[in-house]
Amino acid sequence: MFIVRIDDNKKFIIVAINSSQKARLDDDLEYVGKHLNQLFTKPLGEEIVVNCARCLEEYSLSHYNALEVNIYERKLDEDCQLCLTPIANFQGCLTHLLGIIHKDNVKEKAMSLNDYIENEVEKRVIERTATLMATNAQLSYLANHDYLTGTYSRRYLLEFANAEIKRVCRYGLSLCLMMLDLDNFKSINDKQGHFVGDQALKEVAKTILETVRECDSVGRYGGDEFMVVLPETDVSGALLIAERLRAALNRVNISISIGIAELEHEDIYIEALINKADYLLLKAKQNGRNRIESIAIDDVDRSPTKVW
Ligand SMILES: Nc1nc2c(ncn2[C@@H]2O[C@H](COP(=O)(O)OP(=O)(O)OP(=O)(O)O)[C@@H](O)[C@H]2O)c(=O)[nH]1
Repeated sequence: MFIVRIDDNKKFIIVAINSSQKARLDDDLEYVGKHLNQLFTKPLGEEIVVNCARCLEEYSLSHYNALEVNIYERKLDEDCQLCLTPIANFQGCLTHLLGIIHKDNVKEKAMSLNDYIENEVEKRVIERTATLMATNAQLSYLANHDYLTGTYSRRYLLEFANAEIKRVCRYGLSLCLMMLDLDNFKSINDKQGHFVGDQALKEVAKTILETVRECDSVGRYGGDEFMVVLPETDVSGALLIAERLRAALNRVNISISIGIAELEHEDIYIEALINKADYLLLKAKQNGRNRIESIAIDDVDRSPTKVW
């Protein structure tokens, strides 16, 4: 704030200035006694003085309505506003001007409103992104897993197995595929109902997942048939796992048959290996069920169909 005296020659002389106004200006200069225009840079100072003088000439005191109406308002820069208010003496003569330069906090408010909106938008974007990611994760889980057993879906396991075949072939590693089917499952359904049948499928899935290694992949191939991909495992290793699995399921009165095929040079795609394992599974069923077949495919009397 500052106070300007209007002298007899209609000159505007600064008579008081407060510290915050001084700080805004140049502290070293003594403004008291100086002309109003010195408070501002040129040509702004001159412009303000000319306008004040014109206001004083054009309007009567009653028009200013004493202290309530500013005679002059001006935006000084982007966020500073100048207001000059007339001060009259007891006789009603204008003697002084009260000057107030204040920060235009509309801009600050606008800024904080912008910040608020930006924050809100950012928050919502983050929330939406998180929801979308969760939905995507859920959708891809549903697409890649069997709804009943939680094991991989057939489509996903086939894709994964093909990638695994390429990997083990490149590094000259072994891989076994296990096809596993519940024995006489139809009679469980028929005698005890589908709910009990579903529970049996879940139990089998759980037991397989508990028995195999983390790097092995388990999926429901369809109905009561499961497929297990055992990377970096030869037939003897796969047999150990299969036997452990059969024994574990027997303990809960579930009988299964298993066919195990080992990846051979000509098996470029998983389908070739599935045919071999399926054929061996069929052999296990024919040979009395609740057993494992894993003999080399060349030793059996029927060659599986090759899918290229
Ligand atoms: N509860 C239940 N049953 C299913 C599901 N999917 C398929 N099945 C049943 O599983 C049975 C499969 O029977 P099959 O594989 O043909 O024969 P099986 O009785 O297991 O006899 P073998 O395989 O020869 O030992 C059929 O009765 C199907 O209806 C399922 O999601 N839940």
